[in-house]
Amino acid sequence: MDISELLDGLNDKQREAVAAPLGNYLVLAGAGSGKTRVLTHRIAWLIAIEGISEGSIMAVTFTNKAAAEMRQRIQATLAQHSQQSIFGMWVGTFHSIAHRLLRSHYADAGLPQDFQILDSEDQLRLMKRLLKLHNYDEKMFPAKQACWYINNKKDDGLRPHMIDDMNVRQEKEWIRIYQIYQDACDRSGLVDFAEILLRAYELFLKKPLILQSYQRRFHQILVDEFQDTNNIQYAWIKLLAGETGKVMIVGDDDQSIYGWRGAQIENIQRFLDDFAQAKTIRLEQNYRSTGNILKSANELISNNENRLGKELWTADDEGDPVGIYAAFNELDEALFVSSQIKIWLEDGGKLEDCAILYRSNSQSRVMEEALIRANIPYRIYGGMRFFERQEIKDALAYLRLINNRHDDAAFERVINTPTRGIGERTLDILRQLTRERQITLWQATQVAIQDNKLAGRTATALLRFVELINSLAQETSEMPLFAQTDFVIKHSGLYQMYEQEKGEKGEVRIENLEELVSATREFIKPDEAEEMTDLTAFLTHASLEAGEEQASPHQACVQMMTLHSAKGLEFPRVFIVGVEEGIFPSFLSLEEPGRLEEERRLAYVGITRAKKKLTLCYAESRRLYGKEERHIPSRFINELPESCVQTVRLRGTVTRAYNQSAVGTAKVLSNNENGWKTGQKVRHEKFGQGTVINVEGADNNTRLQIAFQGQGIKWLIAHLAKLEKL
Ligand SMILES: Nc1ncnc2c1ncn2[C@@H]1O[C@H](COP(=O)(O)OP(=O)(O)OP(=O)(O)O)[C@@H](O)[C@H]1O
Ligand SMILES: [Mg+2]
Repeated sequence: MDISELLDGLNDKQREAVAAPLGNYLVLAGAGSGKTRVLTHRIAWLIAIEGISEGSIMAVTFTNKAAAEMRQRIQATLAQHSQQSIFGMWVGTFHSIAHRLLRSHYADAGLPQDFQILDSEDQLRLMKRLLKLHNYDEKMFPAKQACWYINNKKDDGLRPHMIDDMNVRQEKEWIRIYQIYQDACDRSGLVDFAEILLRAYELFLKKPLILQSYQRRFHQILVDEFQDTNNIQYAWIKLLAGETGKVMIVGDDDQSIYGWRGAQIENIQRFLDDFAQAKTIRLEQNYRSTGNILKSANELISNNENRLGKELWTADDEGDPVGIYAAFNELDEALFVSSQIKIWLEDGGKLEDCAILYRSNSQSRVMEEALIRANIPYRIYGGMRFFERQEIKDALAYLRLINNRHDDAAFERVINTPTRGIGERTLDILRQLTRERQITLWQATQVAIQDNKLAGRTATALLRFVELINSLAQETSEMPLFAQTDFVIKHSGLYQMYEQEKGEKGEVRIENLEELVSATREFIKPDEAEEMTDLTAFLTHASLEAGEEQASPHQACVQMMTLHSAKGLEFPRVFIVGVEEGIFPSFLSLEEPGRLEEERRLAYVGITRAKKKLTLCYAESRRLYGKEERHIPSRFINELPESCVQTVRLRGTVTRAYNQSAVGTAKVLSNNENGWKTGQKVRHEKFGQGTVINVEGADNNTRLQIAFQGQGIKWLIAHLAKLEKL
């Protein structure tokens, strides 16, 4: 393959990184400077030019989706010239790679072959049960906090016996809870997210031969979004690299947004200290955003003190100013965004190029409703993900139980769904047995029946349940996955149960269950899952990838997601909503030092997702969690350079001067031609006759304040309000 073709479309600095001699490198650069592109080209370079076998390369990405994209791009780059396959390369998230290792070496990792992944909701459920069983007071030891404690310790590589209790009673209890929880997981062959990483780390520590074989194999390791690695991930990479492995990490300290989950920006510095002759390469040109967007991002982040320091520039035009929309309330905000999306479409833009970002998932609902009303299809990344919906989790629990009878979390979920007259009391008896005899709920059921521990009717109900699961397993054992799923949904009683649920909700649930069957039909087993049964592979897929991609991924639609899940992505048209003090930055972050800077980095991530046009919105009054509150605009809005923004104000007579770029002026003028002036008399469909008393904004952002006869004074968006000039 021709060297120049691999380096085409790269600037000098990027080329330096892509074509660097084998070694340890840190590519440190701001958003949109081509870090991910460099990583992709580097891998192609290693294979095509350095002649390194693709099986020796491991690339760690931040999401499974990013992994799939990277694999595809490398394949495309290489395929232009050779038929080289990249089948043997490992590309994935830390979790998926660690999980793959555990599947291959389950016995050495001390796990049963059919171990299952416990997602955060299952974890919480299990924790609640255990705390109750061991008579812990929920107030003193909330289940959520217990999960948080344990996950944190695991992220730091700590097992119960390694934690210093500092002779503090409370700490001793947390350690004991950790132990109880771990025992329960081990008994049932359950592995939570943090455990996946810790086990994989311990596997390497405890089995030097296994470690050596992987060290020999993966001597080229590449990590994207390195600023968000936590302690255990760092330690794992270091262990795997050993003395001879070569590691290239790319990252941006200004985009570290997972400190609250244990990520350590310090890992960047640690890398430079720990890895021999590690060299830093900086990229400075941004290829993603317009001048106004980039300048806004640069200016905002300069308010942070703890930075490694980088400046980005772009050869792109200034572009449109960054829009700031001041909404009356959250409904107005949502309406504004949906109307702007319509305008974008009218101007020839694509739906899938629009993204709506928010600080927390709970903010999505109002937005969703506005989009539905406006007939704009949308998809939510994260949030209420397909695989997290109640009916889907129920169906998956049946499948899990069929796959592994000792999956206590699944057992608990479906034992009385649909109702079988098996109540809390019966369950308590079973739970008691699990504790006394160190067995699983499934085993406890057999014991309870055999030992006549239950009333006749309950025993019969339990026996029926056991028979149901066994027969579902037996009858579907030869079926392809989709038929098996369909059969289980229909014959477990789930389908009938949700059919009886009245109204739209029930309908949606049925649709979702049907969508699950389509999901299994479309499911292609990834190569790393070769050894697994289709069912195990699918269940793993469901727990690992929950929500990264929702159902019907082919339909063009607006993307909605939290700012956190937007990391690494880019969209031509971006809206960030709820940019208000208390929401973004969040209240919590105002109390803890350091957290505010992390919020600002999150704002930096959000702003730098936009390629062409960005709008930030805030609402003066917002109903959230059932409470109506008055809000002031976020400090982050005030930190943007005035010359780059254009505000559509809520009240007052002052309108900020528009950006005087050629585009901006032209638009203002053309708007003035069919102009709105105060004093203009109008008629509105609903409010009747009125007089314009205030005009704000320009172009499609024009808002009119109108005094309607007998209807009061209202603000309307000029081009949407269907006003007739009189
Ligand atoms: N040399 C280049 N010429 C043209 N376009 C480029 C170049 N380098 C990168 N790009 C484009 O710029 C955009 C940003 O690149 P990329 O996503 O790799 O940046 P990044 O540094 O990884 O960003 P982030 O920090 O947000 O993850 C992409 O659309 C990419 O294709
Ligand atoms: Mg990137």
